Amino acid sequence: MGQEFDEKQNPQSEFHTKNLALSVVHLFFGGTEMVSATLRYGFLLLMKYPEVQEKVHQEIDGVVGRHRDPAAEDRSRMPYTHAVIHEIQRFSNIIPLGIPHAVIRDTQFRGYTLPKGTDVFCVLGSALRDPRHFSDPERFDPGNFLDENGGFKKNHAFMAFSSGTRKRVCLGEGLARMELFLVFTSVLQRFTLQSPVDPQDIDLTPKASGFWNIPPEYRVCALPR
Ligand code: HEM
Repeated sequence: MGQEFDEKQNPQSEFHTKNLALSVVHLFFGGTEMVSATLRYGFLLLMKYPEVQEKVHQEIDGVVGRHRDPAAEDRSRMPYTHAVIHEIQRFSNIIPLGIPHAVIRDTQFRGYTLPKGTDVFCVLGSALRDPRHFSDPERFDPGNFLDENGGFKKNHAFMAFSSGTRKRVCLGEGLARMELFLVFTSVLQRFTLQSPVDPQDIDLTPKASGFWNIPPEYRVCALPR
């Protein structure tokens, strides 16, 4: 381990072994499980709402076609698919409590004093289901991210990657967004996803819910298009 990671050399430094190890864990965990859980929830939602899947199919056919792979540049021309992916992330609420942070100085917040070092959780799930920003938050509705002309509409309460600038959002946000777009469009370009059970009977309740929401296990029929 390089000298710069040896906290004994400089007790003020953040470049120590524990931080290095946790950063590597976060990179592997974020880079695999978070995207995978979102995809698993997404496929389940698309089976439960076949009319949404059908519109994504139409957009893929119109913009990408069937004879080449989807590419990153396609995303800006696919507002409906972009909105569906946002709605999948909003609805599935993969990391409801965010990750813990701590205040670095005594902090006043809404009349409370948070002493230096207090753990703080940004409850992302409450923003994602905030009725002031999403008209019917318990309903899966890609319209939450579409304007009246069918264009993509940002919503500031969308905080699946947390909020804030620079350090306090997901480090892998750009990568994760592109992975989600490319995987969803590549799969749906080739397949129609159908559930062996009636869509109305698909239960979206997480298999486990705590620090993160784990989607339920399910079976899928991938029918070539
Ligand atoms: C859908 C996929 C993902 C979601 C929903 C997600 C969400 C989050 C959230 C909410 C945070 C906490 C931000 C904060 O409060 O500071 C975070 C942090 C982080 N994410 Fe992601 N993430 C995803 C994918 C990824 C990917 C693909 C990578 C990297 C390859 C990644 C790497 C990280 C790292 C390194 C952190 C910082 C952890 C720390 O502060 O030590 N994430 N992510």
